[in-house]
Amino acid sequence: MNEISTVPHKIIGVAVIWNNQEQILIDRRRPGGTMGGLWEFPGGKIELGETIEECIQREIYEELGIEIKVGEHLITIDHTYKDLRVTLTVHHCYHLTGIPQAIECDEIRWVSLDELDSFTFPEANVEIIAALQKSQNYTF
Ligand SMILES: Nc1nc2c([nH]c(=O)n2[C@H]2C[C@H](O)[C@@H](COP(=O)(O)OP(=O)(O)OP(=O)(O)O)O2)c(=O)[nH]1
Ligand SMILES: [Mg+2]
Repeated sequence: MNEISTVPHKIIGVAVIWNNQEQILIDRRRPGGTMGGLWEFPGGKIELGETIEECIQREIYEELGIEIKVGEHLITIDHTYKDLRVTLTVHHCYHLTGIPQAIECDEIRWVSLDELDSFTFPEANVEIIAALQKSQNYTF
């Protein structure tokens, strides 16, 4: 076949949210759906007219009910799964107010950088986690 194959492409803003105990917030995707049951960094699709920073702030409020400060860009990953392409733009973020609630996911946890290795993430996250572990002493 010489047809150009196209898969849906999602542009996603992703947050690595730090608290004051050097922990990061991760959430478990709901079972059943795309990548169901896997852990991820919270985030979601950019809307028309929005910057990535605005997208991240909005998604985090919608998904977890908390206010964050969006900080430095960490990494952008372009990854193609079997029938989905994602561009994940990841920023360091800082937890400001509110207790995170599992509004759109199955479960949430605060974990240390070292603990990240014991959770199963989607394939595209391998590079994000490597970048994070290299950037160790991030300070706001
Ligand atoms: N939020 C987030 N998404 C990730 C990560 N790693 C990764 O591959 N993804 C993928 C999974 C999803 O296909 C996509 C995020 O899109 P989404 O959360 O807005 O959409 P969704 O799959 O829940 O589905 P829908 O809203 O379209 O119904 O990016 C990650 O660390 N965080
Ligand atoms: Mg999402």
